[in-house]
Amino acid sequence: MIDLAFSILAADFTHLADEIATAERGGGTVCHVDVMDGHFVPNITFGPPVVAAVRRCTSLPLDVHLMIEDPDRYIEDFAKAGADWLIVHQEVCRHLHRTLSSIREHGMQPAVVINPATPVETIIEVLPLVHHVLVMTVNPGFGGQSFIPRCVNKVKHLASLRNEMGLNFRIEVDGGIGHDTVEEVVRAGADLLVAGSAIYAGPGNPAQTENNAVDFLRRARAATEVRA
Ligand SMILES: O=C(CO)[C@H](O)[C@H](O)COP(=O)(O)O
Ligand SMILES: [Co+2]
Repeated sequence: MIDLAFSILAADFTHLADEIATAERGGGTVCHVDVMDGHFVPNITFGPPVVAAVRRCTSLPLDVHLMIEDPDRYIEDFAKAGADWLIVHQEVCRHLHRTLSSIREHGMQPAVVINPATPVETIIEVLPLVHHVLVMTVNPGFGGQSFIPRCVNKVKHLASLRNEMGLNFRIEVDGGIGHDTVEEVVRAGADLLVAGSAIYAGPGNPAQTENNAVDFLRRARAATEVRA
């Protein structure tokens, strides 16, 4: 099962509800929301009120990627806003097991994300707790960056650990995933694919956005047939 998690970071915010509906019509199955605080990452985006607004626009799972310091302070707010899946960065969690458990206690599915410089070994102990692991394939903070090819090794490593440990967490990739990189990450074992700039065609071009999503999913699904 392959999911396209369209990242609204690349959407036209003046028509956010329409932009979500367009990606959904193109086959998008998950709505990815990038929360940035200007501390952990250099950029600032949205917080719980925007997540709550997005919640009213779609019934798809909301995959909320927290790029913030001290995520424990905001777990309850994102639960109330309607997040389904809450992703925290390994790099900011001093007590990762506790944070992931708290997310589950608040009724959401917990997920953990690692930056390009963070090894898989740092999250092995929490793999039994998570709904998915997000492997960043760019340094977090901005959309439209170039894919870092070396990160694919971590997707392969996680896929083999999942097998060895008898677990069923999903493997997500985020950053620079587009027509030229999607096949490689799917063959490596990724099944939850975040894409922003590869999907959103810019203001006033919903037909192209919808086509981008259709084409992206066609490539991704074809690649599952030749998985490594
Ligand atoms: O987490 C993110 C950035 O930190 C975004 O989800 C990601 O960059 C998506 O954008 P694009 O597909 O354009 O790379
Ligand atoms: Co993201």
